Amino acid sequence: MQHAPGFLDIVNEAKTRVSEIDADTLESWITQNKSFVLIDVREQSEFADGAIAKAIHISKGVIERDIEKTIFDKSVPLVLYCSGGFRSVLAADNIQKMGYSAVWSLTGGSKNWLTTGREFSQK
Ligand SMILES: O=S(=O)([O-])[S-]
Repeated sequence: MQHAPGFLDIVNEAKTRVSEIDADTLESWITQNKSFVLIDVREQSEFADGAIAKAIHISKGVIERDIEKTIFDKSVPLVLYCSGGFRSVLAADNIQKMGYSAVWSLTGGSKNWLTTGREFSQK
């Protein structure tokens, strides 16, 4: 989907503050059992159709409201993903402003995860 220019403007502005992680690196973190929390920020209906294994779901719409009830330690590494890697950048930017200090957004999101030969687990 081609995103609207105003949306892309705020995503690109947020990207100046947000670190991104590529699918190869995320896969190696999963394989190595690295300690981090993977958060799917898509809508509940998208998550229900399948998600990256071990991901928890906190949608972008409620992440600022709910994350402190789920992730108490703000130094825990967090990897956020959405469908295309845009919404997750905005969510990552906001939770960094709340004090989370080790946050990444998955480049290209779940679409890139799938098109590069990786799979979802069913939720
Ligand atoms: O397309 S998107 O899920 O990155 S907003």
